[in-house]
Amino acid sequence: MSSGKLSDAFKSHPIFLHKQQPDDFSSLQELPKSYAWTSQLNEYPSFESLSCSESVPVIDLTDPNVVELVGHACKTWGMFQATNHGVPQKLVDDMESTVRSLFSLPPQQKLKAARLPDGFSGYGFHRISAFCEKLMWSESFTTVGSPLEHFRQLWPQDYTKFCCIAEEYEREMIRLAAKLMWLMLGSLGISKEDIKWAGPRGEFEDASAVLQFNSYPACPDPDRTIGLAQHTDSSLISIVHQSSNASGLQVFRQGEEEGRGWLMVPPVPGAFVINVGDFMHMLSNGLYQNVFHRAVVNRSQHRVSVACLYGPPENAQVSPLSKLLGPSCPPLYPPLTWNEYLGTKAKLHNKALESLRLCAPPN
Ligand SMILES: C=C1C[C@]23C[C@@]1(O)CC[C@H]2[C@@]12CCC[C@@](C)(C(=O)O1)[C@H]2[C@@H]3C(=O)O
Ligand SMILES: O=C(O)CCC(=O)C(=O)O
Ligand SMILES: [Fe+2]
Repeated sequence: MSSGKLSDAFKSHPIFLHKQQPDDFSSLQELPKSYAWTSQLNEYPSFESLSCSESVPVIDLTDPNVVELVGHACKTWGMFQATNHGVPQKLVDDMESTVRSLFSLPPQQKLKAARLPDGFSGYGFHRISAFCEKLMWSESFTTVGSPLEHFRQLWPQDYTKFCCIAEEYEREMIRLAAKLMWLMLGSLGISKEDIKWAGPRGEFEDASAVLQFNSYPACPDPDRTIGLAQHTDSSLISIVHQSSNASGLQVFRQGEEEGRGWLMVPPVPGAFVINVGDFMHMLSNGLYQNVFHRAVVNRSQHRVSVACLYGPPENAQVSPLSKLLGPSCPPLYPPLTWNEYLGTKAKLHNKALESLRLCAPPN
């Protein structure tokens, strides 16, 4: 029950949409009814910006106070933008070009790497689509481990070049994720001995990483549809590169009545957006906020993003850290593997965490 390969996570949770594959967006001059959302979109207002203190923190990872800054951002926002992270800009640019070239392939070519209804990797709609009233104006490609097989189907001639870029990018993401993990955990007073599944050197050697490419084509009627519906990530943390040509990522700000709503997270050149995922929320026993976010689309720009969802090792049972527990802080969640959680998420989507909670979080 607890073990299993990540790539088999959805074997018993296939999704069947009324349309299995995205349209050829470039041929659509008007928004088809199937993409026109009626409720949910405008439940809360959208803000382009609020005051300066009310924007997602941008943190320089070489700042002497980085541990405190990261801890504060994870507690208050569940998100921050990281600069000076050490990932070469050329690699990020090459990754973005690869993603653009993938989504610019003819529809028939992309379908050669289609994700199966019970599959993990490949091209298609986002898994979250199964819970949405309408289709989303986007397409996605997911890969866990080497993308070689799928890339060979997509680009029979030059798949090796693209494969090298994706593999190198994933290695860099894994390196950065381990560093971010220790900044976040360090801020809670957690050290290497406190987490068995961090591995013998405490470098999270066996952690899992999923690469998710997202494409949001220009849309003839952007206000009536959504690129990616509101969700939290199932990961420990996610590292997101968003293309600089258009804003689109929005974070949900709780705030007071009038300040509550969707706030744009503008692309900052050279920065990655870091999301606290559901697993980090569980691990920190609720101290860190898993963040609600979504992506909107626009009329003229094709926006892309690359997310690395970083999670615990495949067979690790993750529980709230014992150092953070006490008589007034009982564990909020039971031990769980990433696979088990993805199964729960596949059934309950945004209600998955709540369904697992053992007791109410303290105020
Ligand atoms: C491991 C995974 C988490 C994820 C579903 C997936 O199999 C691959 C990508 C992830 C993603 C990214 C976009 C939003 C989301 C809800 C989705 O549909 O696919 C998340 C899923 C998640 O974090 O639960
Ligand atoms: O496109 C974006 O900016 C958001 C992507 C995202 O939330 C995800 O891949 O989980
Ligand atoms: Fe996300």
